[in-house]
Amino acid sequence: MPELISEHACFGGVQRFYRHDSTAIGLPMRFSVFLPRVAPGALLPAMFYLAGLTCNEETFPTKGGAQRYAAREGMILIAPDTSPRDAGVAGETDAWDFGAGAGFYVDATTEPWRQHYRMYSYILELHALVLRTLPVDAERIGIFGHSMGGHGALVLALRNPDLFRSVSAFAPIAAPTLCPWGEKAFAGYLGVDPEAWSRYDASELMRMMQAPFPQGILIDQGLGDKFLATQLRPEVFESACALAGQRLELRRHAGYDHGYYFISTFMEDHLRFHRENLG
Ligand SMILES: N[C@@H](CCC(=O)N[C@@H](CSC=O)C(=O)NCC(=O)O)C(=O)O
Repeated sequence: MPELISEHACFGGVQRFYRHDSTAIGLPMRFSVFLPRVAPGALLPAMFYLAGLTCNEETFPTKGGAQRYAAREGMILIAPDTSPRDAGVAGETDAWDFGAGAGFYVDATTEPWRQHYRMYSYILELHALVLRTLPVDAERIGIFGHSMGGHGALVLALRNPDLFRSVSAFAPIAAPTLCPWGEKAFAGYLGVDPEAWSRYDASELMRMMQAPFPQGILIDQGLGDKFLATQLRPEVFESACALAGQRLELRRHAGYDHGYYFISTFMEDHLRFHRENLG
């Protein structure tokens, strides 16, 4: 059972922070949950939010601005940390784009990362955990995220459409095998195997599929985002969706940068998108 670290009244519900011993990671992990007011016995739709580089389980509840809408619509919000912490790997806090705070939602296969850096499996473990411990409707779970977390959300959803029925992203790293952040992370966590890289690249996965999300995928991207051309590459994912016949709404917004002012501006649109998809 997860241990409740703190609980705060929020829009008629509660914002909670939990710690638990993760089997996938082999270490304690933290995650946050927004739980709206819920009638006894009722099961609610739930959203997983995966955050980006340098973030943790607090980033989304403190900066995302999602709770007001989630409270109104009766949606549970779950936000995990972005990597193991204090895993005892030499150099794990040396860089902000690799190691701690930068798990990239992959299961590492290389030494010394492979024992604990297993964020792909961790998200699946957390999915099962919240079904056991919170009033979540298993048929109505969606996933979204930002930047590294947008990449994670797309990959988790494309590989597990039975678990995550709806997917969207803010400024995702949309083609990680073609950008410096992804190249660094995948080389470090996965080694030189191109097959392994492809399994964690949303654009590569989409090219091999036939419209896995008929209700569509929503992506918002700021045009004032300094990472857009070099790291994010949404146009690669857009082409892959066209090839796969996947409906994609890729909205490009003049003036918005990569940060949480951008994300919170469009947060309600994403929650509404998922609410409508999940029913
Ligand atoms: N330190 C970096 C900037 C790090 C950064 O922008 N992190 C983003 C996610 S980037 C991709 O995953 C983020 O969400 N930061 C948290 C925030 O509150 O904005 C640099 O020096 O550029």
